Amino acid sequence: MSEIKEFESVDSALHQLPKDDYERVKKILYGSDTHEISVPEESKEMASKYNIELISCGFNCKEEQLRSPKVVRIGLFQHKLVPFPTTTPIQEMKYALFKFANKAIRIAARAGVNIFCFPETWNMPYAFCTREKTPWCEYAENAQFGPTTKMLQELATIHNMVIISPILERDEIHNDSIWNTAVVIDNHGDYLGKHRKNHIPRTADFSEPVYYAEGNTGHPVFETEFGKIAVCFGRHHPLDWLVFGLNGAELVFCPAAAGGVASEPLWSIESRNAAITNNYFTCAVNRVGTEIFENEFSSGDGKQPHRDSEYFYGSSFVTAPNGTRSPGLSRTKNGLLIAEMDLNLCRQVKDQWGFQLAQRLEIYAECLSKATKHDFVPHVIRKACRPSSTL
Ligand SMILES: NC(=O)NCCC(=O)O
Repeated sequence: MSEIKEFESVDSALHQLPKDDYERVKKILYGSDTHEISVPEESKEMASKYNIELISCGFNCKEEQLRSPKVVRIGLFQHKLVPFPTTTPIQEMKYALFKFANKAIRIAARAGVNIFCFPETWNMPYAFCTREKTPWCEYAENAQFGPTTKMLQELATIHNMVIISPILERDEIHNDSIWNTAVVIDNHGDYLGKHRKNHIPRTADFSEPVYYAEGNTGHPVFETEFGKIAVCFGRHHPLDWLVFGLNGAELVFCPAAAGGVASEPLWSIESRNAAITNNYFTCAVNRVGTEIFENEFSSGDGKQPHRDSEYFYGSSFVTAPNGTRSPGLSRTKNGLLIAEMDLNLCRQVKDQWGFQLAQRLEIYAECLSKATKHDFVPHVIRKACRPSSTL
């Protein structure tokens, strides 16, 4: 199959504007100024050698009189599965992806990254479109003791880095159940915990309910040496984002396998809106490319069965609590986005905007508890019918 030439990125298109226009458009679309951060030549050289796009961005924050800055660097790694065909034996596929991940983590480590995050189910094909169980269920592994966690624990220790690893989890103790799970490893290589995806998509080629159920791990925030972090898979669900904020998250990572024309226009909005409304940083990280499967499958859209997945459009990016966003990685390439932020900005924005004062959680709690009942009556006001005697 000949590869379709994909559009590179919104950022590369913006860069073609005349300089003055570019600056104005960028300010309106992307928010206040960001600054350049230093990234060592060694990281740049390694990135170019391994064909990994490397971009970086620093978010501005005022110095405070009483609190020291809480500066942290994060790394978002987006990658394609190719050149490994989806038919590659499982061990071989994982080993190849481990090797590539190792390179990206080394580049990030040289650039001083403290927290590193992969996309959703990063160590396997996004095969849920096929609805086949074999061999995909065999990719699932124990969150705490599986080979992926073990491999990353070593890297986390070597590089003093927190690593977020979203994988397909097998819970052998509880009925061999499968989950879509993010594992959090701290910078000493210890397993800190896991979070299971709360909202499982039921659309187009995202047939995840065939494999696993909605997560049962709540909305944990992980306290790390580099800040309070959380993982939110529920990009389309503002309440999922909200609860991580209520639990005190400063940085919320959103690992995704997001693809297709219906999904892409939402991508730059959802996590950005969550950062604004919940006053934390959001870090959205997506896989890249098309994945081709051995057998044809249908998408339930009346079109012919096919073997190719939706196009995963990459475009990983970070948003600050004031709505300012970083440039995005490309739609087409492996990439590493390095962003530096001072977590003090979260409270500064709360003080400035006061959204939390105006949040009115109590009215929503009441409304939500009513809306979850089977006999809920929607509050709709209709024009009253005139009594027949007045006609
Ligand atoms: N992986 C996943 O949940 N995808 C949802 C559909 C999308 O937004 O691309």
